[in-house]
Amino acid sequence: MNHDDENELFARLEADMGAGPAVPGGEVVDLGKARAARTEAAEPGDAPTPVADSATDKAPTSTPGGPGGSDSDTRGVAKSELVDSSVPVESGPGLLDRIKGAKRLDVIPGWMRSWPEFRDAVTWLAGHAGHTAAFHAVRAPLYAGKLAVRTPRGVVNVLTGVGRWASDAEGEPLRQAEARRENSELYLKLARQRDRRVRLRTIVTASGTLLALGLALFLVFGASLLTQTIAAVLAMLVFGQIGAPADAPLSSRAVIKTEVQKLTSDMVVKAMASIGIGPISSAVAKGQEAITFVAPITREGPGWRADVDLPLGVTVADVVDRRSRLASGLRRPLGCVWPDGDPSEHEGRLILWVGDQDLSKTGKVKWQLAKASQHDIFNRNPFGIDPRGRAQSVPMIQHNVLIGSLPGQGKTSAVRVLACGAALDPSVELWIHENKGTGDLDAFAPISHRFVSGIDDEAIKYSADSLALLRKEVMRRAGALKKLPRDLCPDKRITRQIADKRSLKLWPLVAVFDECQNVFGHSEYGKQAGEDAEFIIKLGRALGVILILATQRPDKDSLPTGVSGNVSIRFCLHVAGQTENDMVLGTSSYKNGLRATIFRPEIDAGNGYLKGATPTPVVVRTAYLDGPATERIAQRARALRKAMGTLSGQAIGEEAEMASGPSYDLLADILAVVPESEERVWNERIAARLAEIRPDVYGGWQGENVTSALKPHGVTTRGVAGATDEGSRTTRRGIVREHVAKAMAERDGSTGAA
Ligand SMILES: Nc1ncnc2c1ncn2[C@@H]1O[C@H](COP(=O)(O)OP(=O)(O)OP(=O)(O)O)[C@@H](O)[C@H]1O
Repeated sequence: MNHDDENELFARLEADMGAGPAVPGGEVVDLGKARAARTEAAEPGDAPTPVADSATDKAPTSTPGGPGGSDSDTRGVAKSELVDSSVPVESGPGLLDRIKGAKRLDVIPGWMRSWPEFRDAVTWLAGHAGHTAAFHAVRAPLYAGKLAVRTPRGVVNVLTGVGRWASDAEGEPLRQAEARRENSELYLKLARQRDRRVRLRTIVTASGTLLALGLALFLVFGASLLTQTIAAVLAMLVFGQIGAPADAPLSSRAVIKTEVQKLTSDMVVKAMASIGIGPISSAVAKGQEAITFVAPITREGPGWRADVDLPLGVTVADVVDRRSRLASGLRRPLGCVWPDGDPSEHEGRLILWVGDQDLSKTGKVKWQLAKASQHDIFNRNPFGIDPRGRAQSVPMIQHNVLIGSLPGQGKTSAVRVLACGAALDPSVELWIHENKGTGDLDAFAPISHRFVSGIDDEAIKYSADSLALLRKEVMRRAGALKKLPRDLCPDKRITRQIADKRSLKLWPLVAVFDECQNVFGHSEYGKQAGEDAEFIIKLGRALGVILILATQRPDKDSLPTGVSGNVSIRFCLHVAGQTENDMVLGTSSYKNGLRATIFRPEIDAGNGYLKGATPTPVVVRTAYLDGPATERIAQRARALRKAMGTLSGQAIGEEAEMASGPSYDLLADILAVVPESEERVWNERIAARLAEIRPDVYGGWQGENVTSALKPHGVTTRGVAGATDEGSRTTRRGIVREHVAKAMAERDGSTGAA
C-alpha cells in the first residue's frame, strides 16, 4: 500500500466513524438542504469552495451558482459536493471490501506448485551439479600437478609472511615517515611499540617453529604411511593455494554464466521514455513521474518482471506495438522483451517481463507426453511453454483449433503435438488430412480411421468428403445424444463416461485438416467443404467432434469467415499483416495488441500467440516433435488401440465408405450366433447373443433393432413359435436362419462379380 492509499484509507475511516449514518449514493438528495448549504458557503466574503478533481489534477475551481442561481445550478452544486467532495464520502468500496479485494500473493511460487516446472528445475539443478562435478573430476590430475608446482612458492610465501609479521614489517613505512619528519616524540613511541611487538611475536614464532619442527619430525619418522600421505596432500593443498599467482586460479569454470543485467526501475523508465509514447516522454522530460511501479521488480522464472501502471489513456497495446523500440531501449534482444497486459487489472496495467535469453534460443521444447504411455483427451493437452518458461496446454474436448502462419513457421509441428495428444487416448477416432502432400503426418496413417496425404484433386475430394461425412456424423450424434437418459447426460454433451460406452458410438473424434486452404480454396469442392466445416464447428463441439485446421493462407477465400469466426482456440505464428492476424486470432486482435507480426520469420518458428486456451492470450513456444518422435508415439498409440479394439477404418484396411463407426457384418454375425440346428429364432434372442459377441456394436439392441437392421438386406421377420426361458410356449417376432444365409450368399456373390 502506498502513502496515498494509506491517507485515503485513514480519511475514509475517519469519515466512516465521524459522519454518522451514511447517505447511500442512491438516496434522494434534499435539494432544500443542499441549497441552504450552498448559500451559506457562498456568503459574500467567503472564499470560493475548491472542487478538487483528483483524477485529472485540475486546478481548483469555484463552486458554480450563488444566491438566485437556477435549479440546474443547484443540482450542479449538490452533485459536485457528492461526487467531487474533498472529504471522502460513501463512493467506492469500503475498507473491508478493499481489504477483501486485495490481491494475495502466492505462498508457494508457481513453479513449485506445477509438477512439470518443479521437475524441470530440479532436473536442471542436478544436471548442473553433475556437470560441474564431472568437469572438475576430469581435470583433477591437472589440478594436482599445478598444486605440486606451486607448493614451494607457497612455503616461501608463508615463511616470508611470518618473518614480516615477527619483525613488525608493516609498521616500518610509518616509522620511516616520522623519522623523515623529525617528529622524534611520535617516532620514539612507534619504536617502543615495535620493540614490544617484536619481543612478543618472536616468542610466538619461536614456539610455533618448534611445534612445526616437532610435527615434521614426527611425520617423517614416526607416522604411518597413510598419515604421511594425508599430511602431504593437505600441505600441498594449503601451500599450493597460497603459492598460486593472483591471475592464475587453480581451476577454470565448469560453466560460464551469461551475465544478465538486473532490471531496474531506472532502466524501465528510460526505455519506456524512448519508445515514442507522448505522455511518457513528456513526463520524463519534465522530470515528472511517467509510470508507476505497482510492485517491486522481481525475478520470475528465467527473467525479471516489472508491474507498471501506464499514464492515463495509454494502453498495453500501445507498448506492445512498440516492442522492438522497447527492446532497444532496454538494450536487450527482441526475443527477451515481453510486454503483456494484466487481465485482472485495468487496460493500463503492464506486466513487463524481460527474459535472460531470447525465447527463440530456448532450443526445442520437450513435449511433456513424449514418453507417456497414455493420455486422456478429456484432460488438457500439453502444448509448449510461454516466454516465462511456464508450461502451457490446450483443452481439446468442447473445442476446435485454428492454426495459421506463413509457410515454415511451425504449423505442422503444432498440429503434430495436438494430434499426438489425441492419438495417445485410444478411445479417440482420428481422421487425418494433410493436403500439402509432403507426408508430414504420415506417422498417423496406421492409427487413423480416415487418412489422406496429397494435393491432387483426388486427395482434396477425399478431405471434402470427410467434412461431408463429419457433418452427417454430427447430425447422427446430435440425435443419439438427445435420446440419452438425463442422468447419463445431464448437460447434453459428451463426457468421459458417455465416450466409454462404445455401443453409443459417441467417442471423441478428432479431425485434422493441415493446409486446409487447399480444400476451402478448391474451385469444385471448396464451397461445400467450407459450409460443412462451419456446420461442424458450430455444432460438433458438444458432440465430441473436434476440428483442427491449419492454414498458411488465412484470407477470406481460403478460410471461410464462418469457420474463422466460430473457432474457439486460435494459434497464430508469424504472419505478414493485420488482416491475416485477425483472420486467425479473431477480429480486433491486432488493434488490441495481439500481433503475431512481431514474430520474426524463421528465427521465431514455433512461437505464436495462443488465444482461447487460457484465460488471456499468451505467447507460446510449442513443443517440438520431429518425425521419429512422432512415429514412436504413433506406434504406442496403435498398440493401445489394438489392445482396446478401437482400430478402425483405413487403419485396418477398410474401404473409405465405412467411415463412421467401427465396421461389422450383421449377416455374418447373425449366422455366427444362430447355429444351423436352430432353424427359426426370436429377434430378441439374436439381439442378446449379438450384444455378447460385439458389445461395442450391438450393446443395448432389442429385437426391433434386429428387425430394422435386417430390412435393407431383404430379410423380413415373421412370427416364430418358441418357448420362453420359463418354458411357456408363445409366438414372437423372429427370423428364419436360412433367409439370412441366402441374403449373405447373394450379397457376397454380387460383390465378387463386381
Ligand atoms: N516448436 C518448434 N521449436 C523449434 N523449431 C521449430 C518449432 N516448430 C517449427 N520449428 C522449425 O520450423 C521448421 C518448419 O516447421 P513446420 O514444418 O511445422 O512449419 P509449417 O508452418 O508447417 O510449414 P509449411 O507451411 O511449409 O508446411 C521446422 O522444420 C523446425 O525447424
